[in-house]
Amino acid sequence: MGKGLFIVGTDTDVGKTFVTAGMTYLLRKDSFKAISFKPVQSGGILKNEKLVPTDVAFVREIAAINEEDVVMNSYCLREAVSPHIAAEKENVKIDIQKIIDDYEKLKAVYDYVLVEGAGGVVVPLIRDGYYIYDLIRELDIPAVIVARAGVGTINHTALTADFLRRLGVEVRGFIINQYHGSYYEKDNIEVIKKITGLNAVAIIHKIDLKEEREAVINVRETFERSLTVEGVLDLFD
Ligand SMILES: Nc1ncnc2c1ncn2[C@@H]1O[C@H](COP(=O)(O)OP(=O)(O)OP(=O)(O)O)[C@@H](O)[C@H]1O
Ligand SMILES: C[C@H](N)[C@H](N)CCCCCC(=O)O
Ligand SMILES: [Mg+2]
Repeated sequence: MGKGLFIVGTDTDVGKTFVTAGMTYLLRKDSFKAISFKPVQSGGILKNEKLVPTDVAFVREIAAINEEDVVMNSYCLREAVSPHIAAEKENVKIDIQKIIDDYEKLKAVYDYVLVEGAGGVVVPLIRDGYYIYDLIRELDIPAVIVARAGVGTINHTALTADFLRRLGVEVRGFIINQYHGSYYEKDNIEVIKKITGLNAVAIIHKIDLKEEREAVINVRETFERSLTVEGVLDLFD
């Protein structure tokens, strides 16, 4: 049976997918059996009348995942809003048991499963009923926090770490993303370490993704420079 790791964001758009893709790439490059799982995607894109989970598509491209029959997403919703309301609008009933079953199937085949949330940790999957943090607890896996580098990140990261710990989730560290190297970004990292007692697992620079042809190479090289495969393996149970 494989091991899991939950990729938690301090917010939406912080770079959970980016980091999931980079870490999955590093593991697979060294021949580890790794896969990502996005339980609920809101903001899927219509392609040939089919809804495509864009986060899964990004990870597949960066990590060169060619397996066709693997289920890496349980629910894909059209609206780019909180999953609970996207599901309500689109008349989709989110069945948590299906998510758990999909995860277990991945764990039966792969040694490392990277699970990406949606937005931050207190995001409802079901109105008044079930949140991202409930899923982390139910899967019973450790978490790593992906945080922005810039202004605002101290508060978001400290709150996320504290919230998870109070729920009994083991937080293995934080990853700073979209780093430019400014004096206050450097200081943010030190302050977060001090407040939370967590390790800065990696610092990922903001890179240029405009050149589509080179984007994949740029993402891969960034992770090769920023994180070792041993560093990724250490995050799992
Ligand atoms: N280090 C980086 N350099 C350049 N672009 C980045 C970097 N990290 C993320 N991005 C870009 O920022 C945007 C948001 O990142 P991403 O999609 O990974 O966020 P997310 O946390 O997964 O959001 P969601 O909550 O929607 O799943 C994307 O367009 C992504 O390509
Ligand atoms: C649409 C977006 N990119 C994510 N998929 C969902 C983010 C939900 C955030 C909800 C909230 O915290 O208010
Ligand atoms: Mg994402």
